[in-house]
Amino acid sequence: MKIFSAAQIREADAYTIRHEPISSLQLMERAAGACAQWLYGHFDASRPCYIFCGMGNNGGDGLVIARLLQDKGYQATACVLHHSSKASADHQANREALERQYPQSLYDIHAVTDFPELPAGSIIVDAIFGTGLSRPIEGWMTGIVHKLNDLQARHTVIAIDLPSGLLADASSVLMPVVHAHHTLSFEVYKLALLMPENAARTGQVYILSIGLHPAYLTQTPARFHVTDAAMMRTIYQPRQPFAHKGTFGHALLVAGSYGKMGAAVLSAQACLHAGVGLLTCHVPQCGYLVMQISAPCAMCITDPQEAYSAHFHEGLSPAEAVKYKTIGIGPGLGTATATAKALELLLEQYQQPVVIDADALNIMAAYPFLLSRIPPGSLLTPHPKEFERIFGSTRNDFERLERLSQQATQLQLYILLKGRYTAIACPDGAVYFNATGNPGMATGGSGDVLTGILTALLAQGYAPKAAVLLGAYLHGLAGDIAAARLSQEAMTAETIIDCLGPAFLQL
Ligand SMILES: NC(=O)C1=CN([C@@H]2O[C@H](COP(=O)(O)OP(=O)(O)OC[C@H]3O[C@@H](n4cnc5c(N)ncnc54)[C@H](OP(=O)(O)O)[C@@H]3O)[C@@H](O)[C@H]2O)[C@@H](O)CC1
Ligand SMILES: Nc1ncnc2c1ncn2[C@@H]1O[C@H](COP(=O)(O)OP(=O)(O)O)[C@@H](O)[C@H]1O
Ligand SMILES: [K+]
Repeated sequence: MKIFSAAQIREADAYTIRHEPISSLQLMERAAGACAQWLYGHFDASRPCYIFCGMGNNGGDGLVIARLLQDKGYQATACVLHHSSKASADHQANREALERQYPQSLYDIHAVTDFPELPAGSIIVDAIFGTGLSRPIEGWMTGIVHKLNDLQARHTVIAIDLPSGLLADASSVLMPVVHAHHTLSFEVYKLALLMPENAARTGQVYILSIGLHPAYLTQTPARFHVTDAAMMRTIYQPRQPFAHKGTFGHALLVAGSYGKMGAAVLSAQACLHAGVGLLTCHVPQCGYLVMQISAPCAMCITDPQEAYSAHFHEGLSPAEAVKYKTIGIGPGLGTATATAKALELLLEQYQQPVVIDADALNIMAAYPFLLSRIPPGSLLTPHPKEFERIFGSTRNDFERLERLSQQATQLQLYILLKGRYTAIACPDGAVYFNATGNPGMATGGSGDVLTGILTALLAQGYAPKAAVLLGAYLHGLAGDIAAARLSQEAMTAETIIDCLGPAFLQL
């Protein structure tokens, strides 16, 4: 699914109105209808509904929602906030429609002192500002936002299209923004809905289709995307009947150190469960038995060092390096100086795309000159702290996203910034957000599992872009299946590996 800017969404609305064709009032009726359907499905008519409406078309949606709720027997009040002396034409038309049918449902607000008393358990619908917000909320409207946010603990708040005050395409940190429990957004994600800095404002996000014209959606280019099941079905390659283990590549995994052999085991098991043909793990002496017992399907090479690895480059003379289709390096590796030196030498000897994670990333942060030595097309998987260590801090998530994308382009790498919506920046400037996954994955070792999956997919011959999009999706999907089976609390990184099978079966 593409992510559109506020300007593109306005164009999509206008295109739909021209080409379907449909009047803008009918399109508003359809958008509000989708929200009303959602509300009927989630709350019964016993709870009073207060719909706070701005003077633009977001407010217009709110006025229609109030009428549709009344039609179904809900007690709905449209509280119109007169922040501007001029209402949009569709707002005005829907105000008149509500006034005609349910005159007692209109309540006008001209100042904070007009704010109504809300009975306990009310539903608050925030239809004040949507994608038309052009500047931060100021003046007495700030007081309204604060009032709504004070009520958030006792009432359910549902934002229409965007929580009011949130800019669709830029950072709104430090700006007054409504805090919603749920956001019902139209047709496509907006960038702001995917940013961690807005998590407390958007709550759970639902994308409701309002039938915007498919020609606009498919033909309009977008830099930002959210990956989905349909995209994965085009990437996934089923196995051919005559395939053998050589078809699926031999991967080398360089991972583990004293006290962190679990990271190596998790990566190895994930790699094996994600379809690698053959796997060799390079581990320090202390990890030999651990690895052979915990991952018997993998082969094991031991480093001369006891507690950490520092000689993994040695088996990689040009003749030997070609046997490995890819290398996954970093989980639990440690950051000893000798390990960093071996990483430098490995990057001199190995020219194909690799997966770089965890301590290999921390080594990059300590020796930034190594970044330019990473083979083009490689996959880097930092979590936000690792990203900051390598690429520096930023003032907000939008600035960080730009930095991420710019670095992926400059270094010609795929960089995955892990999180609720892992952002995958590509060398061509495109960014894909992964929507699978859940907070149950916020547990030690989840990232090691991702490294194993990505290594397996590269080894099987998936192109780096296909591997990174499919790998992130499968990882999150396996996490979702694990949470459904065991709960977010009880699942562990090991259960994510156990659920890779069902995840592949769902593709
Ligand atoms: N046919 C369609 O197009 C469809 C549109 N749809 C819906 O329309 C929404 C977009 O509507 P929109 O473009 O009217 O903008 P909206 O978000 O209501 O805000 C504009 C109003 O806010 C004002 N304003 C802005 N910033 C402000 C500030 N900081 N502080 C104070 N005022 C501020 C601005 O006033 P002005 O800037 O002129 O002073 C104007 O009055 C979209 O999110 C979706 O919900 C759906 O029904 C589907 C069909
Ligand atoms: N709230 C969440 N929603 C979705 N995915 C999450 C969430 N929290 C963590 N994850 C995923 O879990 C993984 C955690 O990786 P990482 O922080 O490197 O863990 P570790 O270092 O313990 O292996 C990432 O892929 C991340 O996207
Ligand atoms: K809103």
